[in-house]
Amino acid sequence: MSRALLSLGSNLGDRLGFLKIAVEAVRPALVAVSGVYETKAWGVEDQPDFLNAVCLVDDPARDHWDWLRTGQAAERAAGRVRELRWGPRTLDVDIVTVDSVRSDDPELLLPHPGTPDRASVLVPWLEIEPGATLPGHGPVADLLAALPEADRAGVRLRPDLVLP
Ligand SMILES: Nc1ncnc2c1ncn2[C@@H]1O[C@H](COP(=O)(O)OP(=O)(O)OP(=O)(O)O)[C@@H](O)[C@H]1O
Ligand SMILES: Nc1nc2c(c(=O)[nH]1)N=C(CO)CN2
Repeated sequence: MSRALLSLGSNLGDRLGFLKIAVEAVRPALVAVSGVYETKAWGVEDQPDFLNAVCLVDDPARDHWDWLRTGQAAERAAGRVRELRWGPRTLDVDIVTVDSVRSDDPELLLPHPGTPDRASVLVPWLEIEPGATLPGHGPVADLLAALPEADRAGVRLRPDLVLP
């Protein structure tokens, strides 16, 4: 059993098309995919808005390293433009959680340490798993409620954009 939550982000070029590349890469294992959200950039704020989504995947044959490799392959397929830490990119796939695995290996930190602070991950996650908990941190709904209102307001559903 290996159930993972993946966060997808893009703010360069064909943003929706790049998110679709990521979803296609996990299609056989796909359990659920969130709506697509237009989000204000965090980290480096002077850059275009992102499209963000999350997907829940399950594949008993894959471990957490396999999910990292799958995400990186999708990033390469999307051209992997990424020049600056937290800067603009065609596609970013973060492994948010894999079951209750904890890892402090810098190549694969689990759960992803940025998660509690990122409304761009927490909002779509709650959409597909309203009762979700982040291992070591508690209910996702509580993490989201603890963020500044401006962070939550910066994450807007785009009903006109859909990931198949
Ligand atoms: N949970 C994780 N998911 C994806 N990559 C991870 C994870 N933990 C560590 N990494 C490592 O992070 C590196 C990629 O970092 P990247 O440049 O995408 O960071 P970033 O997306 O700018 O920032 P952040 O990781 O805070 O979202 C890769 O070398 C990868 O091995
Ligand atoms: N809103 C938002 N901001 C970001 C994002 C992202 O996915 N969404 N990813 C980044 C690079 O890791 C930097 N900033």
